[in-house]
Amino acid sequence: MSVRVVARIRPLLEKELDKDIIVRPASNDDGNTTTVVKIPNPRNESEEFSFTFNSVYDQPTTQDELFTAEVAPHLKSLFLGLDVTIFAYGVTGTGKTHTMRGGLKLADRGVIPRLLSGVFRRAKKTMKDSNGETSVAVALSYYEIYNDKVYDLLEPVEKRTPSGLPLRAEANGKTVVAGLSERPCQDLKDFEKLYIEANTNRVTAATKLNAHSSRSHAILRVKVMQITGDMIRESTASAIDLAGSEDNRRTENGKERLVESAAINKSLFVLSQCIDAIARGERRIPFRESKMTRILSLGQNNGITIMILNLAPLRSYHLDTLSSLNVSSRAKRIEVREIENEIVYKQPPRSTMNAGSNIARQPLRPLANAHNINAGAAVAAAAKPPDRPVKAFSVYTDKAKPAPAPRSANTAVKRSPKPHKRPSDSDGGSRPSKITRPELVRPASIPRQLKPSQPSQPSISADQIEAMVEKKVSEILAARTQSAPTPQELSDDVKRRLEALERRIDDGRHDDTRSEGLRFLLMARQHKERGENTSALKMYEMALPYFPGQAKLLGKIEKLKACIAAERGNQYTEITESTERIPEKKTRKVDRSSEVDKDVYSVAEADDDDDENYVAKSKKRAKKAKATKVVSDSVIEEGPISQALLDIINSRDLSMIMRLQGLGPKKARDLVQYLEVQSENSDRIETLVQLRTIPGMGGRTVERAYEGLVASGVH
Ligand SMILES: Nc1ncnc2c1ncn2[C@@H]1O[C@H](COP(=O)(O)OP(=O)(O)OP(=O)(O)O)[C@@H](O)[C@H]1O
Repeated sequence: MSVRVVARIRPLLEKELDKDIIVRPASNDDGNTTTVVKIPNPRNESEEFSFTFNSVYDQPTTQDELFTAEVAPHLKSLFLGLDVTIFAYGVTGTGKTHTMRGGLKLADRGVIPRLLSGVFRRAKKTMKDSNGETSVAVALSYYEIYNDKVYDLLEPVEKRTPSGLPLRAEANGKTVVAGLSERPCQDLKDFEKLYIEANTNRVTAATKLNAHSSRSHAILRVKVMQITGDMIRESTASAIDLAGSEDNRRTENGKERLVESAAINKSLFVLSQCIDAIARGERRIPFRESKMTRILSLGQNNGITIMILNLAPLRSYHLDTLSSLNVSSRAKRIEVREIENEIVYKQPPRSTMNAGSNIARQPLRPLANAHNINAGAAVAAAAKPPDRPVKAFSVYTDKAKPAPAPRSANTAVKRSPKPHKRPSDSDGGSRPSKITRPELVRPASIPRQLKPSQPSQPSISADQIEAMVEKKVSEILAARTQSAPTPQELSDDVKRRLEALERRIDDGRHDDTRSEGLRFLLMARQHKERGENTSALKMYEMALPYFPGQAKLLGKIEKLKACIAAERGNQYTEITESTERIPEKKTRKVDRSSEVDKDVYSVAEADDDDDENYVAKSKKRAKKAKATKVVSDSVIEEGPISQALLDIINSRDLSMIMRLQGLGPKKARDLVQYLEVQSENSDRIETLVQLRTIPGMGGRTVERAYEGLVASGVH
């Protein structure tokens, strides 16, 4: 099935006049449905352009009408295991946020709250239809892409790192945000609380065109997990409110806004290039040139994709409207495979996540078995003993549930009596969650985890062990409170190093894989500096696949494990799982809590320079690879030939640009289109360096164009 593209024309706002309306809906040929948008040719108003979409919604369309027609029908598919993506696209001020988020009044609620409402209603129905055999858990993540950096909107702003969260391609082809938090969401009230809080974190700044303009792309992911016995059917609905493109000459943006605007315009330009490339059936789609396009993965992701093109009906938007009509009408040609997600089997969370990490997910950990993944806290919360159904959605549960009847034959998922069960699965009780994790192992759980060899101390009762553990825990906590460094206490030296590391990551942006690894190292370092050793360990482990076998990194991981074990005290070291076993020589017996902390911090400080060492090594390798390029770049000089080249580029004359060596019609067209869209800061490209930063105009292209001019005798 193709991407479904629908257009929505917003009503006039205060001070906007009827006489300025130039965008109108029209019926298709048979006159039955409205599928066409008409707009005059800006060069010759007597002529009209027509753009055909799957559906067109005119000014009076209500939020309810749009949702019922375009989104509600896909809820069923979502529960059948298909991913659903809905995104709003359009110029700033055309109604994207209104469509996706909407207003506070019931009738004004947009696609997102209505989607959640529909999900919870359907979840309730699914549970009811299966007589309680199937439970449904919903989890949310919400993030924004601001200036091409990804920030978690469910985390406080203070937790952000300047470089944002890295992206990572998973084995199933999906692109995920590494380290993104995920919150279980029980009902609509829960959702509203999370959503309102998160939206206050969203970067919104007023522009002249639109007083509440969104300056970032916002992505809400609603994960739906249907759990029947050991089987989990997982699917995701993504609702995306893209930032709007804008002409900075019209908005009179200040410097900071211009940078934002350039980032927004660039990502939207890359999106339009991706759409073009897919529509033309090209092999190379430039997804990787912006984070937004990587995440959206238009035409790469399976499931159902709906693009809502928001339009303002006014003359003042004429050229912008034409441009977005052009892009979106081509998006209709993108094919999306309607493939359901595979069913997965539950397995207990890894014990490494059990000790107080505040990292909700660990996306870099390679899956031991593609069919056996841990589906997170929401699953743990929903994985209830069969005889005690949990009330998952209180908002809709108005009556007491009848006792669950035997499994009905119409349950969608197949279930063998005890398929692939692990010993630890069998208790059916609530498991430690990957998401909201207690800071310390609960004392009561310690005796249960002791190894069978422990009975060598039969004289100690369970109560005594519990008391000892409790005492130890409070001693460690007290000592940590006194000595743990706070983020404010970071020394200038450490800050300087962190900044240097960040700069190196940015330098490495041409090698995405490496810079993702470096980002994990940076995050690890930041966590470590804050004394959050478990989180730091997680991050180092996530960095490992990018630096396989790196001795220093492995050593650092081992050291941190030893620190964490020491923090938890002797008993904890004894019960560490075999996969995590700390080498004998590093397992120290610690008698007094004050010494525990001393150990922790002396180890943490001892390896301060390590990150920089392997960053340096990786950089050396990258430098070597780039050596040839640097040599050839140096041939180009800023001078009369460069000036001639820049004059041709700045002329925006397609026929001249096309004649440049190495460009050709497609590159030339993309370049001119880019220059038209990107006419902020200045109308001219002033230097070759600036020219090289334009998407599609890498160093080699510029070099060839330059060489062409040299060969043709330009001086
Ligand atoms: N269908 C509609 N009905 C009523 N008002 C609308 C409608 N669509 C948009 N508006 C109003 O138009 C203004 C701009 O809308 P909105 O902020 O949603 O635009 P946007 O495309 O998200 O802009 P930006 O990209 O700058 O965030 C708002 O005041 C909004 O309330």
